[in-house]
Amino acid sequence: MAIPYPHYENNIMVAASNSSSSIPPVILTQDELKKIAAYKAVEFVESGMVVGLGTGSTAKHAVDRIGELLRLGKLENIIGIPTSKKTHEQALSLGIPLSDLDSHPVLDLAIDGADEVDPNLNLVKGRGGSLLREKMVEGVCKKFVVIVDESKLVSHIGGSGLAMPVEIVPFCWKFTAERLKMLFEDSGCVAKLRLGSNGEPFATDNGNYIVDLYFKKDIGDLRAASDSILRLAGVVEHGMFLDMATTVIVAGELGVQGAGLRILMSNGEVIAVSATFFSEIAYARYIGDIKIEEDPIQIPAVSDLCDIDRRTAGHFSW
Ligand SMILES: O=C(CO)[C@H](O)[C@H](O)COP(=O)(O)O
Repeated sequence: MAIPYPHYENNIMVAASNSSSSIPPVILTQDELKKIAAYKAVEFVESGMVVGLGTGSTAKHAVDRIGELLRLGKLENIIGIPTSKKTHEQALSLGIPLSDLDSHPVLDLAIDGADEVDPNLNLVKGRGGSLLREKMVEGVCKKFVVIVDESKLVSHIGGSGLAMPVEIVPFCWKFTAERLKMLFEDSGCVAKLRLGSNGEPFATDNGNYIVDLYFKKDIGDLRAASDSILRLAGVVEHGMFLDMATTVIVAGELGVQGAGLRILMSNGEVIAVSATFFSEIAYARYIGDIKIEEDPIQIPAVSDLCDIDRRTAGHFSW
């Protein structure tokens, strides 16, 4: 059966009905895009692996999916290393066996979301507040798969105009925040202490504070920026994850093809997945054959995607 291709309207994806069909448009929300990227990433998980479990609304879908595959017996002997207390709780509730870096200093794979992805696959992470544990876990995995919807793609780190978080010790936080701001004076940096919903300073899982940095201009050499932040006494870690992602799975628009997934490899390779499967999901959900909440999303395996569109690039542009 011919399935209509989806298109984008106002940052949400619509699987449009074609003129000969009576099927009304079906909307895939940003959260469903996140879920699709997450499910795709979980295809990298194999039985027996030690897997880093990320934090945030996108990573949550991946953790749910790992739990489901364990429950179904499709995955066995997984050990999860959570990157936050919240993910720890979620994984426990799903019955995922857990451990830590003390017992497993090297991981096979980690899956996590990101706040920004630049064309060199550098990331900003930590708007959810878990950057330190995320960096510790994801820094020792053999493969780090990042899952995002395309709203996270930026031309340069800081380019979203949103926060680049820095975890600092609470002691004399204003002093540290001021020094962070001065480091990036040329980029028009604003430094703000993150507050929780109660108006008190937000405390990380490690009992630290977060200063969010906002840049008006590109901060230039990211390695130099990283080094200068980490040289400040009082700083624990920052949210730039440089040269760490081995794969980024982006759910969103695919140029002339409509919409789909792009799988970006750190060697510069891009695998583009056609829109068709998105339409299948939306169509199936609409007609009630498959409930997206209950059944696995049928996405082609990575190995089946190669004939769709594969090209090599020195870096990506968006
Ligand atoms: O770094 C993180 C938490 O510290 C998250 O991965 C990042 O904030 C993305 O979150 P989401 O998937 O909810 O957009």
